[in-house]
Amino acid sequence: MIFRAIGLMSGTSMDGIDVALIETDGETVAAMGPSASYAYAAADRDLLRQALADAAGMTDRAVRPGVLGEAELLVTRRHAEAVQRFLKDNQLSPSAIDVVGFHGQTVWHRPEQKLTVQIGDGQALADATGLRVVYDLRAADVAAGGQGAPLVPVYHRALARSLGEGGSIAVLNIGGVANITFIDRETLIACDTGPGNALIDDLVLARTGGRYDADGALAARGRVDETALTRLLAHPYFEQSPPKSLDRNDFRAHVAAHGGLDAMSAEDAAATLTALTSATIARVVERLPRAPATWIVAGGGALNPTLMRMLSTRVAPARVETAADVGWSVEAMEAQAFAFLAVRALSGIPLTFPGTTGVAAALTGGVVVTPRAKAKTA
Ligand SMILES: Nc1ncnc2c1ncn2[C@@H]1O[C@H](COP(=O)(O)OP(=O)(O)OP(=O)(O)O)[C@@H](O)[C@H]1O
Ligand SMILES: CC(=O)N[C@H]1[C@@H]2OC[C@@H](O2)[C@@H](O)[C@@H]1O[C@H](C)C(=O)O
Repeated sequence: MIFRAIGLMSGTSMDGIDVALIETDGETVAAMGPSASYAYAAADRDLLRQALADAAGMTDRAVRPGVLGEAELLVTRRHAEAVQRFLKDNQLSPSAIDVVGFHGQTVWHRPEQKLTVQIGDGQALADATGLRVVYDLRAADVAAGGQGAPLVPVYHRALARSLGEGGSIAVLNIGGVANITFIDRETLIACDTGPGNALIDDLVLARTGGRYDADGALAARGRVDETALTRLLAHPYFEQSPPKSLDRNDFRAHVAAHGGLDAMSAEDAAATLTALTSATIARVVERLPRAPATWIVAGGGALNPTLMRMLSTRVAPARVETAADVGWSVEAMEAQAFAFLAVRALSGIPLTFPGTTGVAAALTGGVVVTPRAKAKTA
């Protein structure tokens, strides 16, 4: 059965909420519908940043320390608004939608402690939108000993099948954190590779007050500090084989201690961090059965030409394309993936696999909720 599913993603960049509609049976993608991105206001982003800080050290996923309770209300409200705007902008009636996949906002990720925390109230979103919602898609995997991330590989595989190409491909998402899916016929291997844009974003915010290195212009003017890069690459994470996953802020202390960025110009620091992202992505190739022949890149990092140039150099002679080059979406891919995952969850088919999260056996996940009837007012 084909479902019309909306996926919602608020990623580690905390720039906004991505919304996408797809038609799918959870195995193949019958159609890609419209997509949109609704930016958070500056005050929203500040609250989310504070929520990540207050979540650090959490041991119980049900507790809401510091501003987390307030941030959860905000996340839920902004997602409800995003769905309502998306339906209106695309002249869709709620009755045309079968399910919503709601990722929420990750505030703390410690899979080795069987802990991953996404804030966002799925039942409240269902009530506010009148739509069936699937949420908390990482928890079952982590409870079963998996990494709980990345979750998008099963969607990448569905897309890759539609390309009908032979040969191995890597689908790369460069968001705040970067993650890779290696696909070669039935082989599916995935992991977070290391930093994506988050360290660059944090640097740009601290040095210029900007949100990101637009078009990689700052990094393009700088020089990579190879000595600093070598020190940064010595982090043990980059030696580990997949599966493995990261919290947004996992390298913050490492960079502060070993990056020497404070002594560099903003340009050189941006160039060095951009090189770190590309080098850590390329290094994963050593941990794969073979080097991917083609790389297909999605996420905001695909819009950074300096990063894409550095990556192409490091993985040469492989072909590096953007998701848009092959008819997919650079910006909506993750939101589409959560629509796809929601449909799979409804059918009880696996979201995660030993090769993607390290879970012992393929596993489904997610919590399904339907809107509660509104209380009658007299
Ligand atoms: N034109 C651009 N030039 C350079 N960088 C860009 C551009 N557009 C977006 N980015 C980068 O992409 C980031 C947003 O990427 P994206 O939306 O894929 O992240 P996310 O989904 O929040 O993260 P994650 O995948 O880790 O959850 C921005 O914070 C910025 O660093
Ligand atoms: C814990 C968590 O939210 N992880 C995110 C994050 O952002 C990118 C990378 O790290 C990836 O592992 C994951 O998101 C994508 C959507 C995923 O699960 O596939």
